[in-house]
This record gives sequence, structure tokens and C-alpha cells, in this order.
Amino acid sequence: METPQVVEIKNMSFAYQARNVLKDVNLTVPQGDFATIVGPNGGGKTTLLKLLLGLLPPSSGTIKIFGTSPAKSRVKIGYMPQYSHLDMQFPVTVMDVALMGRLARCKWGRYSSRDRDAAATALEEVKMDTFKETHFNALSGGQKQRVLIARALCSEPELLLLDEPTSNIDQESEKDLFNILQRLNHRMTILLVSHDLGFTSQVVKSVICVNRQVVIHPTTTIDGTMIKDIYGGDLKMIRHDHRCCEMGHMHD
Ligand SMILES: Nc1ncnc2c1ncn2[C@@H]1O[C@H](COP(=O)(O)OP(=O)(O)OP(=O)(O)O)[C@@H](O)[C@H]1O
Repeated sequence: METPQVVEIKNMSFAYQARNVLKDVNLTVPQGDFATIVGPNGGGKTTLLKLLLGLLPPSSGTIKIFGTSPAKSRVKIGYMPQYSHLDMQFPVTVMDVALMGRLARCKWGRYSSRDRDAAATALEEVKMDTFKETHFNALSGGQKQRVLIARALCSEPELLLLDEPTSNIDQESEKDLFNILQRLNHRMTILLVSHDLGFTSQVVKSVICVNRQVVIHPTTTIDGTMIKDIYGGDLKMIRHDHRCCEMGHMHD
């Protein structure tokens, strides 16, 4: 039996006012994929995620998620926005942040016990359940990213969209994060924006390159020439096949 497509984009273009950002995009993402979206700053990665969420309408062409419109599929999508776009200066606990993922489902602005159970389960999933009552701003960068993933998981999604979940975290936390994501990938499709090709190429199944146009590659084809084509040679490659020690960089 053929694997169902979670995302189907046909001849899609998008412009902010008169400014073309994405042009003639054709993209399919099969169920169970774990793909990373890469490309230079301003290439259109976040815009593509917003189109998938139905927050922006395409200027032309079509987008289907789970065979229907992005707006109708939104309940099946978990979204973690870019860390830098979040303002959590107001006093909220880890549980409060996780519960925000249930806002679309809760009635009359009140969380039910089912919402609370879902938030607790999501926090357990990312190993942050012991921090429920901790103030969000008191957490480290890696812990915050995990809570934000729990928020996205709270809606029990079938498609998880993550916008640069590895920004602001060290290599160890990044490894933990990818272990969590690999586990989640057994039950959901994952699309993740990252500039960190060196690490993601070891764990993801395909790479979606976004630079006004969109090209999909299996991870095995990533090499220096391709990276230069995507980033115009400007990417600061982060290597994960070496370790640092007192003697400097050591290759595995
Ligand atoms: N609300 C907006 N109004 C007008 N232009 C916008 C808006 N949001 C983004 N853009 C422009 O669209 C282009 C693509 O932006 P987008 O945020 O999708 O890029 P990106 O690939 O996610 O970049 P980065 O790697 O820096 O996060 C950029 O040129 C940006 O300036």
C-alpha cells in the first residue's frame, strides 16, 4: 500500500505585498517522514511553515495537509515557533506554558482535567514533568526548548512543525532533543527548520532546501557542493563528528 502524503504542495507561490518570497513550490512529505528544512536567512523557511499552518494564504497554487486545507487540518498540527519570536516575560510556570498548547481545544477559556492530563503527559515525554511549577524564565535554554516542544505536543498532533528548536542550546542538549524527536517520529511526521546540517543529516530522513524555490534531497546526498549551492558558501557549518577536549578538536 502507498504511504499517504501528509503535505502536498502544488505550483505554490507566495508574496508579502509585491515581494515574492516563495516561487513555484512543489513538495510532498510522506507520513512518517522526519525532514529538516534548511536554507539561508530570509530564504522563506518560516514563511513556508506559516503557509503549512494556514496562517498565510498562498498567492497561487495549492497546499493540502492530510488531504485537506491547512486551516481544517490545524488541530492535527503541533507548532513550535522560533525561540526569538517568543515573549515570556510575564510570570508563567512550565505547566502554564505547556497548557497553552491546548488553547484551541479548551472551552470557555478554562482548561479541563483532560487538558491538564495532556499537558502533564507532554511534559513527561520531554522529561520536564518534575519542573511543572517552576517559573519558565528560570529554566535553561535547553529546558525551555523542551517545554516548548511539550506545548506543541499537547494538542496530540500527527504533524509536528519546529522552527529552529536547536538555537540557543549546547551540543549535549541538542543530542537529547534529537533523541526525543526520533522517539516521537515513530508516531508523527516531523518537519524541523535548522541551520545545523551537520547534526541533522545524521538523524533526519530528508532535507528540504528553501531559498525562494524548494528542492528536496535524501540526506545521503548532502555534500559540500550542495551546501554551497543552498547557502551561497555563507553557512557556518557546525560539525558533530568531532569532540572538544583540552587538546583542542578531536575527530571521532
Ligand atoms: N510579515 C512580513 N512582511 C513582509 N515581509 C516579510 C514578513 N515576514 C518575513 N518577510 C520577508 O520574507 C522573507 C522570508 O522570511 P522568512 O522569515 O520566511 O525567512 P527564513 O528563511 O525563515 O529566515 P531566517 O533563517 O532568518 O529565520 C524575508 O525576506 C523577510 O524579510
